Amino acid sequence: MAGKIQSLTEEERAHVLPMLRSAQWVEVGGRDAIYKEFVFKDFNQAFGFMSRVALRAEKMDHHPEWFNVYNKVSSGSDAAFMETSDLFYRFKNSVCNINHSLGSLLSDTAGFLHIHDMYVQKPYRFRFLFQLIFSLSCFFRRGRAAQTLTGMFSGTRMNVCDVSQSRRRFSAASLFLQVQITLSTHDCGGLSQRDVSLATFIDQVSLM
Ligand SMILES: C[C@H](O)[C@H](O)[C@H]1CNC2=NC(N)=NC(=O)C2=N1
Repeated sequence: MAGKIQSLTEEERAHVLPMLRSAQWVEVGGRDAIYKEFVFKDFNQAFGFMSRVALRAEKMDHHPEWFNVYNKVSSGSDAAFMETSDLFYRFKNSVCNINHSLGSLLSDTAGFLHIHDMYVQKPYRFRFLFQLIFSLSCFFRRGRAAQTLTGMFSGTRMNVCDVSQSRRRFSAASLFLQVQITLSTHDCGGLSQRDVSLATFIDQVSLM
């Protein structure tokens, strides 16, 4: 069995951290880890990226902390983020539901029938719509207005207040189609050379 994994030494840190920072990796507050967000055009790209990283991670026996709902991945440790992700997931589903139920009523020429495809493939068309809805949802922290607003789109129950109560600011656009990754080595309780290697690999495949 391989020896215990060593944390980066001070000299190694002084060498690799500036490199990682210049590649937009940031140090996580409160723990010895690095974090980076990636934005992809669509689900296929995000998932292709994740697959490539997953294969390498398994080979290295070194696994990123990430969390994925449909078309985005985040570090799973952030409960508030997960609530937000969940909200997005349900919002996406409810848009699909509307699309689906209107599908039998409306003619295909309306362009409305493809709202789901547009959501996935042309996310920026909806960027402002999402921002508007979620900004308003946050604004009406506890009120029924937020539920009514999102309920308009909803075939499912959407508990906007859960997210509002987390008292976190969030932006729909900034979460959309992202892959968010945290790297740290649990076995040594901090950053090791493995994180540096995996970060380098991740940066390479994110450009493919
Ligand atoms: C037993 C197994 O080798 C260890 O748990 C590996 C698996 N993957 C890992 N991944 C990460 N990120 N840190 C670790 O310390 C780690 N350890």
